[in-house]
Amino acid sequence: MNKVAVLGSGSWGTALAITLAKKGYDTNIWARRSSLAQELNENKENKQYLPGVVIPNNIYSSADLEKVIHKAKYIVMSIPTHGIREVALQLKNIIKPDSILINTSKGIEPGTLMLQHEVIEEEIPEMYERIALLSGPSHAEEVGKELPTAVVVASRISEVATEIQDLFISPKFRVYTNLDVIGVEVGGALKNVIALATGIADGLGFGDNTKAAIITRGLTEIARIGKKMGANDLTFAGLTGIGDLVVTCNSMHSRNRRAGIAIGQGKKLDTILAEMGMVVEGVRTCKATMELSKKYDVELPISKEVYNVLFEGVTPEKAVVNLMTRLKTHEVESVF
Ligand SMILES: NC(=O)c1ccc[n+]([C@@H]2O[C@H](COP(=O)([O-])OP(=O)(O)OC[C@H]3O[C@@H](n4cnc5c(N)ncnc54)[C@H](O)[C@@H]3O)[C@@H](O)[C@H]2O)c1
Ligand SMILES: O=P(O)(O)OC[C@H](O)CO
Repeated sequence: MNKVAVLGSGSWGTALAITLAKKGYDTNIWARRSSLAQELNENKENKQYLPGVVIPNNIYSSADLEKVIHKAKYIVMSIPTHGIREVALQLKNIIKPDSILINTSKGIEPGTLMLQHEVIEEEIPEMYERIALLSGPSHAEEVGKELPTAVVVASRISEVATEIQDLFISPKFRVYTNLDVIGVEVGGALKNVIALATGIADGLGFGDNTKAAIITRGLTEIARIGKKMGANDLTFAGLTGIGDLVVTCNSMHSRNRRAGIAIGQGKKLDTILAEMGMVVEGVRTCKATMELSKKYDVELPISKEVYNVLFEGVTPEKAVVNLMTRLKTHEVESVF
């Protein structure tokens, strides 16, 4: 059986490593801190990032990247977006040409406005045809408990998508394939900004009507910009579009939603991020989303108000007024 390496020992890397190990794959986890690697090996639990889930015996963790990927046919990247380029650079000279890289992070690089697969391709061009993405509505806490979950594997190369579908699929973890790598990544990244918005609404004490409005109009925004970026509209009606939007905007597992709730309740962003101790991808991606909005000349009103609240000192209350008093308009566009 092929070996697997999972890079990133946070909640998602740990949950995916456990999923693969339970399928029988010997799995190595790369942790940046050797103290965390040691803890996973000795305690068989990731207390900080995925408490309460037992790490099987066929998982080994190390802070030595070369050792972790040695003999691994599949390399799963579960690193926060801001670390992907740096880790891809480290992989460049040690990765084996027949391996497949599976990125699982959700975000857009501010400045370059690149999607994660584009960042990886730029740093390791020889991997162009051997990159896949895994995305969809999937909280680590629930995957760790083997609650039924459905996700999508995307790759430009159909055979690669099918191979990675086979790698992950199980009766508890259903995997679909999709060739639309742009749509899958845009949906996964931008839903975090909309989840911040629904969190803010919850923190302000609003109700289910508000949430339904933000999710629905948020999906329109995601599809609008995604289409300009080259995505297939129909991807946004799938698991990595509406599916991930629904779970992230509703679940108390979501760090983005929880951060939004705290903002709506009047807490400061810096304090929230410091207390969270885990990545809140929507904060950085919100900046990138505003840059994308300008680049493609596309209106993204909800994302813009989230940006204004996070970075421009606009109060959540004023952001709501701004959204609710925009010029009246038609609902239906030709995005679907
Ligand atoms: N947690 C989930 O349920 C979930 C589900 C699907 C996708 N994701 C995505 O997976 C990615 C990772 O999220 P997570 O939930 O595991 O995060 P996390 O905050 O739980 O853990 C992040 C891990 O990455 C490490 N790290 C931080 N900066 C790094 C860097 N520059 N280089 C290397 N390692 C670094 C941290 O030390 C930590 O071990 C994110 O893009 C997230 O959106 C998360
Ligand atoms: O906890 P969040 O908000 O980063 O969301 C985690 C996953 O992306 C949900 O699918």
